[in-house]
Amino acid sequence: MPVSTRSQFTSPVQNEPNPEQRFRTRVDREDTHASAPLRNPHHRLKEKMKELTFIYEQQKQASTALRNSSWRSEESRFVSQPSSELNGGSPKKHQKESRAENVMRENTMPTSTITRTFVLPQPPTDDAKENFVAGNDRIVGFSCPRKATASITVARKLSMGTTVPHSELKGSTGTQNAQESEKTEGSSEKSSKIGSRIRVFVRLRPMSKKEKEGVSRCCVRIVNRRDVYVTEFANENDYLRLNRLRGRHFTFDASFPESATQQEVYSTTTSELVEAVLQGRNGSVFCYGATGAGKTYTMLGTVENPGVMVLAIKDIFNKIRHRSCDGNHAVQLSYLEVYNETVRDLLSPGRPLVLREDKQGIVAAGLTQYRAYSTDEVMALLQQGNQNRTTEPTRANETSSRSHAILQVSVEYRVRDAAMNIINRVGKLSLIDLAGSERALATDQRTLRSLEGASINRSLLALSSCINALVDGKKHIPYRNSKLTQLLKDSLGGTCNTVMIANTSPSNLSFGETQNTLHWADRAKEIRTKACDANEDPLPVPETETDQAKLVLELQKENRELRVQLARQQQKLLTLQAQSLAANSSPTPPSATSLLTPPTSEQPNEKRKTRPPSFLVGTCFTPESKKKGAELAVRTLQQTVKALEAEIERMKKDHILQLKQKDDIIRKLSQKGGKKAVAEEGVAKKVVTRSSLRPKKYTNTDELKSPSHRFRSPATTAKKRSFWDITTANSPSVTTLNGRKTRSHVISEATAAVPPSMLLQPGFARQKAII
Ligand SMILES: Nc1ncnc2c1ncn2[C@@H]1O[C@H](COP(=O)(O)OP(=O)(O)OP(=O)(O)O)[C@@H](O)[C@H]1O
Repeated sequence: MPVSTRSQFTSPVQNEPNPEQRFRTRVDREDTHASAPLRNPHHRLKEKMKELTFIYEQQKQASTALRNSSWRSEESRFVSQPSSELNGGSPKKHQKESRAENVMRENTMPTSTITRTFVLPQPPTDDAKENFVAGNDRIVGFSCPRKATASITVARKLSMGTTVPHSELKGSTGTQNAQESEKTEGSSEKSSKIGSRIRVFVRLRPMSKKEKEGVSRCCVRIVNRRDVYVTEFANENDYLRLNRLRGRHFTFDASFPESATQQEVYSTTTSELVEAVLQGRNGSVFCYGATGAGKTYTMLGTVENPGVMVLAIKDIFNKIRHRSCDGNHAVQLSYLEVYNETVRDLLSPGRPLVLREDKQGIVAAGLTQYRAYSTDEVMALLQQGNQNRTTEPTRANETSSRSHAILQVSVEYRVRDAAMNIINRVGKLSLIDLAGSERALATDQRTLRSLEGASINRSLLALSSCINALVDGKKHIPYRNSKLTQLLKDSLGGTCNTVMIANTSPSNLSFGETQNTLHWADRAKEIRTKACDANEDPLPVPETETDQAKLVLELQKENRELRVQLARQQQKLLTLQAQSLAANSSPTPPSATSLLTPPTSEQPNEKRKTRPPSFLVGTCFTPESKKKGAELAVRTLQQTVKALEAEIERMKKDHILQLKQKDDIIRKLSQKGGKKAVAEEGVAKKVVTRSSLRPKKYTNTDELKSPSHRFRSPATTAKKRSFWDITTANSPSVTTLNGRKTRSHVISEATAAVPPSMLLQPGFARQKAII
């Protein structure tokens, strides 16, 4: 996968200094060389960089001044030295300060005292926060006075149209603007016909404990809640890479620092989509990023900090409640996962689902659609689905999702239009938690985990191919390369409002992954989805008013009844499923520590587990009653198993005792003199043994014909004891000397003395043959 080349980093070398500056630079350089002949070999380079940076800044200021030549004297000073004069400080002082602020420090190794610095495109100061102008998704400049730019601050808006008020990009104020934007629904509907760009957001997670312990450094910086600066740290002695060091700068619709709350992320990224879904438009939100970057946290969250999925569902039900109580809304829910290129229903697991393309787009045939009536119900279903989702601990993430999960909520609404026709509107919201891209070494090698990892990477590669093809405007988009891209077809290139949340780790240990994630997020910004019209279908209209009224009443009544029935059925089903889950689970549930221990030596053919991660189960949305029921079932099972084990033990002991007794009898018999003795005692009945059945040459000879004969029992040579001798009456029929089948090789008297075999006990008894 190509590494980003779309960096906003502008090399100062491109800007040629004027002759005067060139002269000054040369003199300065000579001075520097003369005064410090024994400095670090890279010192010159540093000096040169500083000079060039200085020249670059001067050039920039000069060109800005030229462009705004109409602004004479006072105004031109505003342009070239924006905030210094506004703040009342001296221009020189400000220049120094702003340079110091805007220089990103590099190569500051923990042990090194040498610091290498280079200048990145200047992140704006607080004063200039609002002075960014988005033009072709690039920063054009920030040096104009705030008032002048406020009026031309125009960015795109997703679901309701193609523009977003700029202030939305600044955290919580965005929510207010989103609400304001609802008022401009009419105009936005018009613009939604043109199609909209995928909106891309970046979320930085806090440094994990492991990363802190690993002495990693923060390599991502978010400025203005929009711009993302990534810095690569390299060893000062790494001469090969030193010249290739780059800082990268990306601009997104909004970027969330570590401190951003779940609510903030939700209201900026998804709340608008929910509104659009209620108007019959489709929306998709997907989290993308490396393993452990925080995708599942963003999508699902925890009990204390619920994520986008939970907040969106709550919002949908709240909005429906506020809009109408007429029961004309229907919310349906489906939840599936793509694991190793198979699609599985998470709400009723069974056989893999097949993807089919129909009028609605790509659908998973046979996927369960649950009708939900309340947030709690949806939470229970979500919890159930998460329990079935495949998650495993890896070295990179203790609760790593090994599959892509797609929760789809469809909202159907019947309304009357101006002509009093009944219109059926259906809007679908797809919430997608992708599995994380990962390096083989970052997880585990040659295990099921690495196979999963390979499958995940393959599907993400297919996703990036689709993104590339869409951005390049190709006719053929390779959606069919993976199940994931087939399912995302609508979200990427269909009639859908789409939001991508790119999750990144702040640690420099994940620099490569972060850069890759930001590169693809940057690419995705350029994708335009098709015009997103509301999915509306007119319903057949009854002829007269009274008919209409009757129909409405009937439908409402039926609706109420069905709701009650369904709620009851779902309640029952949930209880049953909880019980069966508990019964199927192991008698001794895995301890919390075992869940957190990464696997060390897994066999490739090991069975796939569907163990939920700690925050997906147990603590998350689990009703107490269900827990208790499950525990009780497990306890009962444990008791049954114990009782059965005791029974088996007792039977084993009995069996051994019987064997011993039989051994004694056989020994006594053999001591009496074998066949002769038996004949003397007048046993008329002929005893048939296995040895007697053998060809003669093997019977009355001491020659050892097989290794087994070398270990002859001291008991007898005349009669070799075999398994069938032991089980006496249960022996299979071996001969028909007198025309009748026999099951015993032992004389009848002896048989009488032998206690009944275990196999003769009820249930095992077979008919005893007498010779
Ligand atoms: N914004 C955040 N605030 C606090 N903790 C976070 C945040 N984001 C992620 N985490 C924590 O980081 C860890 C990894 O996050 P998460 O499991 O969501 O990663 P992921 O990207 O889904 O990984 P994978 O792709 O392997 O499933 C979790 O312990 C999670 O609680």
